Amino acid sequence: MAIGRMYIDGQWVESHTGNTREIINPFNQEVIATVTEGDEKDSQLAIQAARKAFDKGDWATTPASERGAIIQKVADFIRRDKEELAKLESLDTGKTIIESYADMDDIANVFQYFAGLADKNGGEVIQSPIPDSESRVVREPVGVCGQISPWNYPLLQASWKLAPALVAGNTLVAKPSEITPLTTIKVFELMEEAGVPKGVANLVLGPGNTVGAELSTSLDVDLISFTGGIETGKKIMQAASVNVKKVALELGGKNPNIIFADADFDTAVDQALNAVFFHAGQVCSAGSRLLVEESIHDRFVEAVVNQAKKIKLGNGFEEGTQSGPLISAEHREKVESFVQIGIEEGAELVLGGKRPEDPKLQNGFFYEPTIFINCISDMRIVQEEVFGPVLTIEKFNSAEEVIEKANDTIYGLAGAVWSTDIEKAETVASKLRMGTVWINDFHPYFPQAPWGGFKQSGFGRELGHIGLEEYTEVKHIFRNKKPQPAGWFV
Ligand SMILES: NC(=O)c1ccc[n+]([C@@H]2O[C@H](COP(=O)([O-])OP(=O)(O)OC[C@H]3O[C@@H](n4cnc5c(N)ncnc54)[C@H](O)[C@@H]3O)[C@@H](O)[C@H]2O)c1
Ligand SMILES: C[N+](C)(C)CC=O
Repeated sequence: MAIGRMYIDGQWVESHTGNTREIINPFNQEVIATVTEGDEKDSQLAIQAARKAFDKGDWATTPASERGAIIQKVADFIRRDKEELAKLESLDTGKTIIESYADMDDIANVFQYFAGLADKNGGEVIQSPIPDSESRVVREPVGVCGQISPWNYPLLQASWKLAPALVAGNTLVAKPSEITPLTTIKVFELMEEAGVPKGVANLVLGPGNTVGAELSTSLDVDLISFTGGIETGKKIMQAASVNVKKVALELGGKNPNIIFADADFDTAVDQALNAVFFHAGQVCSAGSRLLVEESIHDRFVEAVVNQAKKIKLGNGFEEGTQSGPLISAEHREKVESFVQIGIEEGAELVLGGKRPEDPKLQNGFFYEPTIFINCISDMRIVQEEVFGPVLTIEKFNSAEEVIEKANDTIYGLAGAVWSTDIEKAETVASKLRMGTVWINDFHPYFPQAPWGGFKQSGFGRELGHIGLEEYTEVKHIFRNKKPQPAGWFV
């Protein structure tokens, strides 16, 4: 089996130590690949390559339309190699192959969207108040970007960073999660094939506390974009202060899903399941906190529990599988410890709360869909991100009450409101302190709309034209057409 390598300064290389890591399929714990394992020194080499390419290379001054054309090729190659990429993603994460196909479509669309935006920002001429002068605002690349991504949507989250950084003329060093690097390695091959110049896009592999930490502490990195957990985000923000680098943080969520009594009942039940149990709940925007109006609460809970009992766990490559395993043994233990906390806090466990007994699932990191009722807002199981298939359910009696409850969280990533009274739904949506609010839906995201959090879910935005602007510096150029002495010091 060939070793997955890093891509530094246009070369596929192994780490300077020669260390490697085995990549495991979470469905059956089989080794699916071996990759090189870097450390700080490998990160430094990649940063130096990106620094040199930015300071001495042509990428930043290449016409934006040419950069866009290269990124469009990456989109085309992702579509061409979709099957291989999707298979790798499912092997690496355990997610169903249907989800991976959808992810690859989304990823190709992301590269295509930013390719199309590449040459659309021609700057702005502003009305100067000073006679005989010209005032222009232009956008320039930030410089060297460090990009750190998580394991739950490995290539999707990386693509939200790679595509805008490159079309804006930056150089970069990307670090995927050490446990799910395979599709990112493959996309670096596609970027090489598309003609991204040597040194512009670099890939390092290895753990966060060495390879990743070097990206946030290096004086040669100008921007760090991070997607991952809140505690890691705090460390990165602190480390980034060494050279006041620009920081973008896409962190976790504990996302309220609000069901009013006048919602379309069956659709809201179906979508409540999708909101929380999709990808075994390992979604930053999972609707893991369900708030149901009291008058329909008992009927709604009964319907959700009955449907959740039928969720088919299994091999993501088998037809009919609706959900795969959790990512690792360690992560499953974390989910189990949260369920224990919920029980100790007095939440009532009405479904799951254990590993499945099916003999076919014993080698995977599976956990049953789990539901708690009689939850109250200040329980840890309601407040903290479990990142697994665990739903908490609370009751409410008025729009005011549910707005207060939904906002009573340190997070602010996403939320949803279900009601046929659109005025009421819009009022609630306008009061929720979250980066994305869905009305009568859950989960949609697409390249045209920005994504990001309020409060401790982070700051900065990915996707949309704002997602491109994050990778630019704004410069004002003022030109005096008739220079005169100032006459101040005569
Ligand atoms: N807001 C979003 O859009 C979004 C999207 C996906 C995932 N997430 C969040 O990601 C989390 C799950 O991902 P995870 O478990 O991989 O997160 P994590 O924070 O453990 O790791 C994320 C990445 O950071 C690296 N890392 C770890 N320690 C580091 C350090 N000290 N310095 C630099 N890098 C370091 C890891 O190696 C990995 O590549 C959840 O909280 C989820 O909500 C958020
Ligand atoms: C941002 N999203 C929803 C694609 C993945 C979050 O984990």
